[in-house]
Amino acid sequence: MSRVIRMEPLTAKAFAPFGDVLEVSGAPDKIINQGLCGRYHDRATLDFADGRSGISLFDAEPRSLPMRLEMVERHPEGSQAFVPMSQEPFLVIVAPDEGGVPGVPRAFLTAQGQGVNYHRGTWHGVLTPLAAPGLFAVVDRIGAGANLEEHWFDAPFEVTR
Ligand SMILES: NC(=O)N[C@@H](O)C(=O)O
Ligand code: NI
Repeated sequence: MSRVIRMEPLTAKAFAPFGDVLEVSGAPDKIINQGLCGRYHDRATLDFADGRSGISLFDAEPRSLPMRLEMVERHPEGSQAFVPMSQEPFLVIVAPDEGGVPGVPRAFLTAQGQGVNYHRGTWHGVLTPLAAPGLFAVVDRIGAGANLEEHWFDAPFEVTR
């Protein structure tokens, strides 16, 4: 099996098994604020067990390509959304669950302004900006107990354009 993962453009359709894509696409669901704002309403499903939702800010170091992928993680107790606070594209890595362990990962490159919301329990790579500033608002579960499961691959993958 090839250990090379080529990036794909992020689309809502391709990402649907893993989560929601946050983007201003098509006509807004509502026009608000005296006609001066389009509201793209309720575009991601938040899902938290035994806790509450919170908003945190992440300031992450940019990575360079090709990138060595050694690990993915998942949050069994909650979804996790990453909303970029810059217009820089970032790398989104996900993997299907195959009996409790991740299958072959997929790598998506966001377009400017796209964010993602990982569904609860989705295997994903950690936040991976590709250019500074790596500033993101993160909506995820705030609560007690472990909400992080890591899987370290037997051999690394190489993520490339
Ligand atoms: N650990 C943490 O807060 N961040 C990760 O979950 C991540 O997906 O980056
Ligand atoms: Ni995470």
